[in-house]
Amino acid sequence: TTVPVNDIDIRTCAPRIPAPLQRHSRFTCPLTLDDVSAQARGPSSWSPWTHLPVCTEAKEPGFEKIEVKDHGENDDGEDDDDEEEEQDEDEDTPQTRFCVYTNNRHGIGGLSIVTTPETASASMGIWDESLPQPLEMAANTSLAYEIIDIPGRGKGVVAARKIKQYEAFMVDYAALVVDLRVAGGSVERNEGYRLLQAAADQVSDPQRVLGLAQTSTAARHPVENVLRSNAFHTALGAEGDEHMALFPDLARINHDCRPNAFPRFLPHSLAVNVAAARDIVPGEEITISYIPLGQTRIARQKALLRWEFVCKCPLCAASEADIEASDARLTRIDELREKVAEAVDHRYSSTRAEKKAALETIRDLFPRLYEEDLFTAYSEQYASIARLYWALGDHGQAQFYAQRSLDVLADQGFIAEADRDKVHLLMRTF
Ligand SMILES: C[S@@+](CC[C@H](N)C(=O)[O-])C[C@H]1O[C@@H](n2cnc3c(N)ncnc32)[C@H](O)[C@@H]1O
Repeated sequence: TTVPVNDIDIRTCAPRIPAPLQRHSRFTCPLTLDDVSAQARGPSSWSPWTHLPVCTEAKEPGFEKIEVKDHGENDDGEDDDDEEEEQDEDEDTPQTRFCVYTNNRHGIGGLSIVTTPETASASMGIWDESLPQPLEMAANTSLAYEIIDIPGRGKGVVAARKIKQYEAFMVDYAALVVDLRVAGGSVERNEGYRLLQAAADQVSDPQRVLGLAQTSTAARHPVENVLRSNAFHTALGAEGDEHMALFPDLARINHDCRPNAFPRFLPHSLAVNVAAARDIVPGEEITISYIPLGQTRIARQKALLRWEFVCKCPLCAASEADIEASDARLTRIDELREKVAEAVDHRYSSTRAEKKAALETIRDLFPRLYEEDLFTAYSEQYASIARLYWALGDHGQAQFYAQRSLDVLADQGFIAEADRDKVHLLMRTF
């Protein structure tokens, strides 16, 4: 049967190839689908979704928003209030619809995305097999960990065998992805809950979502509570709209201000893998940081407030003297990093002596970073050394440290193995 297709301009569209057969990233002209058009076109048009979309009209631009975890690998210590202000601006977008899109075979127990039709169609890249596949990126994950009860913290994840530094030992797929505006007041509250409930009910294993911790006192609906207690921020769609992404296994990992693991998000596949920040021994609890690393106690407590728990990690439970010593080190690290950043910014107007002094500052900084386990800062500091040497005219040393910077990123899994050799690309920015 043919149905009128009003919402796309077929003259500019590439052929619709079944998602698994597409070799190249996304549909060039995505087909937007909502409950009305999906019903009109019939189930064959729903692909890759396995359910008829469930939709609702957005109301006036929203008010309060749910606050969720930032990706913890960012250690710049910046407060993310700015981020939320930015989101306020794009809430002035015209009237829109939000729908639930489910593929109950995606990942481990199925996936529901609650978002606009445009974002849903722009997210087809998650079925693109030419992109790195999460499971290929972490072999032998099944034996690495187990989820058990941890006294005082609900459930948690412990190592079932030795895990080597930087080994990716867990792969997880988003089970629920929700546009922040849905949970934040852009749709009628009860309509929002109806969508969230449908999103959870439609995945093949709803318990993977509904069985997660619900620790938020502000939430009024179980799915909202699960999201508030466990979700991460992620950008989705052509506009990079903020969404909450829920990864059910990752969600079982407790927070530690000096974690032994860190997540690496693969936004294209709505997947994540978790790698060890250092060697982990069997039986050891696996932890990640819910907040940017390297903050002093007061800043950490402030950033953790939104999860409504008092952190009992070893650093927070240490003696007053130890905490003060750690705070002093972290403050000093911040000062030194700032000094280096400034010297790098001014490297083409500063004197040779000033550049050499900056290299000394980095030499002073490195052991402190090691001491505080600020592993996400290493590559940045190697790149700073490289830039300073380049400005000093020592291109050999510049290339050596630029390569180290890339090696660290590749070892930590933040760039693809194939990009380890692309030092010339980094040096073009010098
Ligand atoms: C994302 S969940 C982690 C898994 C959770 N423990 C469970 O049972 O599913 C976050 C919740 O775990 C608990 N939690 C995580 N890290 C903690 C910590 N360092 N100290 C105390 N409670 C923590 C808090 O209740 C927090 O709201």
